[in-house]
Amino acid sequence: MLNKLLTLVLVREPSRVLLGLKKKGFGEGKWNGFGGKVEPGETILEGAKRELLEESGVVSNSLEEIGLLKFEFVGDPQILEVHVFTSNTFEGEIKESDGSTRIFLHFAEMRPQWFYTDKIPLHQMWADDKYWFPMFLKGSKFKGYFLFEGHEKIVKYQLDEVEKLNS
Ligand SMILES: Nc1nc2c([nH]c(=O)n2[C@H]2C[C@H](O)[C@@H](COP(=O)(O)OP(=O)(O)OP(=O)(O)O)O2)c(=O)[nH]1
Repeated sequence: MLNKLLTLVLVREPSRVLLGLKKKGFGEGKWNGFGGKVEPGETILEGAKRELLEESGVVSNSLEEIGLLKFEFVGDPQILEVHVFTSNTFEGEIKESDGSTRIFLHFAEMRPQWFYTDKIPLHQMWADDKYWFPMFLKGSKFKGYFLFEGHEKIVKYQLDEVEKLNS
């Protein structure tokens, strides 16, 4: 079976990272970067750019691929392959939750918010994030594999900092 291709985009400033609260679907209730499935006919980079725009309202022309994470769930043969990107520039306005956008945000899939790098809400994120987020924050590239039992428990994992992502 082919891996299912997904993207994840982490927009950052020197001391802050933009995350969104996933309001429905896979990963509901968790803070995460922006991303989703790569659609037929688009490249992984195009998929990352599209999902970033759809979920946060901003365009980035400087996405850099920094991580490759593979996930397996006990009892499910499908491997998820998440391509992680970062960007330190963007154009457009973030759909943040202020009064004027409250009605729109009620229907949106993600609610974007900036987090200081020393206040990342890891307890409300996917369990693997606490392992690789520090690598991302210090500017390293990484490759990992995580075996989950359910959506909260990691039963096995491997994670390496790498010089290059030759995926
Ligand atoms: N930080 C983090 N992100 C993850 C993990 N696993 C995982 O799929 N993701 C990301 C990759 C994608 O950005 C997102 C899952 O994509 P999705 O299923 O919501 O895709 P989508 O928006 O196209 O789907 P849909 O709900 O519209 O059908 O979650 C994980 O363990 N940690």
